[in-house]
Amino acid sequence: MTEYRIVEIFESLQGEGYNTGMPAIFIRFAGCNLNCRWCDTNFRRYTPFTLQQILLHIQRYKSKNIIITGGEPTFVKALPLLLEQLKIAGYYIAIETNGLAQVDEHIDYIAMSPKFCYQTRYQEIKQAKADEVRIVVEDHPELIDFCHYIEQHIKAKRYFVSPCEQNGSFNMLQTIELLGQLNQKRVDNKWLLSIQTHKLANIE
Ligand SMILES: C[S@@+](CC[C@H](N)C(=O)[O-])C[C@H]1O[C@@H](n2cnc3c(N)ncnc32)[C@H](O)[C@@H]1O
Ligand SMILES: Nc1nc2[nH]cc(C(=O)O)c2c(=O)[nH]1
Ligand code: SF4
Ligand SMILES: [Mg+2]
Repeated sequence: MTEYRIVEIFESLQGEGYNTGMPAIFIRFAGCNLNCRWCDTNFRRYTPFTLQQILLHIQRYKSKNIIITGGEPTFVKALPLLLEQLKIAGYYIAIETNGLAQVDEHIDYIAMSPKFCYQTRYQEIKQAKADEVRIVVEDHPELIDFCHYIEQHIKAKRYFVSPCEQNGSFNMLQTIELLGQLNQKRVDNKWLLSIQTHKLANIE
């Protein structure tokens, strides 16, 4: 029987990006193809779940929105099987991904967070379209070039920069400065700010 490696399943509000405030059930899968130095998630520990156990477990929550995350959920082999069942059960499905693999067609909303720290790999991004892109603000003079590269290569409705949180602090000044540079001499307001509001609100 297919085993899903689940870090945690919980109900909260989407804390980031355009859908901030949306009630959702988070399904967090173990494992990742990257290892971002500042990653806020322990994706190595997990509990095995069957498909039926996941479906049963999420029934306890009120929300009909699901956020599939991880780790890197696009690398979960049996994900299509689960997504199919979630769709049959009537859930709206969003995903959080780094974009290195293509996202399944059952997904309703794609939040992609391509990673500058893996400079050698960002040309390998396989998912060329997203509903939103969120770039974490890393301390590097070429980050702005990366943002421009992503804007040119990934077609998205919205582009966000997101301060990097480390030990409870966000690099806000750096983020605001980058935003200013990205939007300089433009009237389309292409680049917006996303803060991890769940951390500010002290919720999951
Ligand atoms: C833990 S990741 C999981 C999904 C996927 N692997 C990804 O990176 O998009 C979920 C989101 O949290 C962001 N994130 C992780 N650690 C962070 C940190 N320390 N500060 C700001 N955002 C962070 C990621 O960039 C991504 O948008
Ligand atoms: N509230 C809340 N919103 C989130 N949006 C994306 C998250 C993630 O870790 O993927 C996340 C998370 O961990 N908590
Ligand atoms: S890709 Fe996502 S889950 Fe993986 S290490 Fe980076 S932030 Fe963490
Ligand atoms: Mg998180």
